[in-house]
Amino acid sequence: STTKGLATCRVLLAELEAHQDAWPFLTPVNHKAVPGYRKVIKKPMDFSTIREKLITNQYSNWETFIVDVNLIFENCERFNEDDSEIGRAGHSMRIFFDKRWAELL
Ligand SMILES: Cc1ncccc1N[C@H]1CCCS(=O)(=O)C1
Repeated sequence: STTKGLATCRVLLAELEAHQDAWPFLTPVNHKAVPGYRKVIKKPMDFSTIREKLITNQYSNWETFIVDVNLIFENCERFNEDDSEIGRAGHSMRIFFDKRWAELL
């Protein structure tokens, strides 16, 4: 829908980056520091990469933006135990995102 222009995506991304639980997702996972990550996670994604893609007009619409945001949460659930620092941060960020997205609908 038109209310979901890419300007809305920029607002939402800023809120995600500012969230206190965003720290594991701000930059690409350092696969040298995280054994196994590069093998297990086929499509890494993080907020800085999404921001770069927004700025360089690589998203055709809000759906393509959503795909990358959800990829962050899917990768997190695949690699991290639910009962772990990063696992909990991922769940918290997904709940925050889903709620904000529903408010913008
Ligand atoms: C999202 C994620 N999934 C699996 C492992 C690690 C991470 N995030 C790291 C990002 C860099 C800082 S950190 O290394 O503390 C956490």
